[in-house]
Amino acid sequence: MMRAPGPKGSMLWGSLSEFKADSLGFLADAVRDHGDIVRLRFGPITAHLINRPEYVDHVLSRQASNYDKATRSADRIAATTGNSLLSADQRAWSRHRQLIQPAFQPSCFQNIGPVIDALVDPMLERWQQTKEIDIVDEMMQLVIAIAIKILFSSDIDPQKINTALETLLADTWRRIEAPLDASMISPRLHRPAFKKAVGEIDQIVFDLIQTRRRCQDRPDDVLSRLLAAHEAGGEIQLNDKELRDATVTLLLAGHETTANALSWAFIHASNGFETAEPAHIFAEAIRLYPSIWIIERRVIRDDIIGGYHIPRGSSVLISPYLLHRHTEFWPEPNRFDPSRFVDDQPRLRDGYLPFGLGPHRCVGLYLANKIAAHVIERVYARFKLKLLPGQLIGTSPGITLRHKGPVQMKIECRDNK
Ligand code: HEM
Repeated sequence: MMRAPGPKGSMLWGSLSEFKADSLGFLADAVRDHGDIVRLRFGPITAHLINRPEYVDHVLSRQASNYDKATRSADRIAATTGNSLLSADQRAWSRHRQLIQPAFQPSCFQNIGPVIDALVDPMLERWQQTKEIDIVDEMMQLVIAIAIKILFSSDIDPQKINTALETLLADTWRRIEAPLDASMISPRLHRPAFKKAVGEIDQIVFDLIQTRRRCQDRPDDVLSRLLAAHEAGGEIQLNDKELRDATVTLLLAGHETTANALSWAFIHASNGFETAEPAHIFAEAIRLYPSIWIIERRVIRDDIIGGYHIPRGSSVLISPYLLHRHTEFWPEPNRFDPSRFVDDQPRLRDGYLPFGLGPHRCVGLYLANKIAAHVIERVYARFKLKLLPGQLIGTSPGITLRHKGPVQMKIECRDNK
């Protein structure tokens, strides 16, 4: 069987240091130099980067049972989320998915407009009093506040959760990139900042769960829906630890992804696209900057993709970031243009995959789109935003596709025009 082409890398670590130095640049060079299926080596791990819709469909959907999530990254994420939807444990995943999916049906979020407004409006009032904002920070603060309301109907200080989540995500990415991770030997070897952040999140979330269990008149939110599903038939199916894992997973998976995507949307749409349909602005932002820029699977049994051998035990990497800029599917792929989405909604066959595919497709897809379109509409109804000149706008890929540092934007009231 043929071996896919790929960069040689160093004897010991393969391409690990190039990947760490510039992940997106390295992967883009790999497909440019070797084609749409590239064999890579990161230390002891062999991985195939696949960059065509039909290959992606094969791995994530048609042959999904041959590709699981028992990967290094899932192991490291589990230190924060336990055994829930992002976990490698198939049994735990399936139980959680059955439970969580119904709590994320579009009908559950029909009336969240006023919930979002109650948080967006004070932000816009504050903007009215200022000339400049850091859009990245603003969106982080806003989306965590929205997430806390939608998940828990709670008034806890969003800043407290935000800071802890940032520490958890940064530490997890550091451990994913590191060749060796001492905390996989014993959880006691985690860094103190990580342990402290987990402790803070635990305290908040366990508190919320226990209070809610005792509550007679439960508000209409995700936590209540999860509890109702557990308690159906009078039998509680998930204990507090499992519920904690489910809610922390949702916070982790939903917060930074949506916040970063929104800031990318404002950064680019403010260049003359403010009047485009908010849903199209957001769709184009997550084409150019898909929050989950890389998806990993482990190969269970030997396979063949594109005529190349994919050995069992190796990894497969899919990068929505690369696929969304594939010249065969996207004319002028690096240009921001929401009108690409005016007609039919592109799908995987058109090279579009921001929310994944198959059994692990994003549960928060509808919610993320709804929040984002609503926020974009409210902001542009009152303000024009302009990027302050002289800033270097770059990507900083971690667990999500972040910005390199703050991004300052100038605020202009529409009323004053
Ligand atoms: C712009 C925003 C978002 C993007 C781009 C995004 C993207 C994705 C992608 C690509 C996956 C699939 C990962 C894989 O196959 O390994 C995924 C999974 C997931 N997403 Fe999202 N997501 C977003 C927002 C949200 C929100 C708001 C929530 C919930 C509050 C959420 C919860 C999840 C969960 C729990 C999973 C794991 C599903 C599973 O493995 O069964 N996401 N997301």
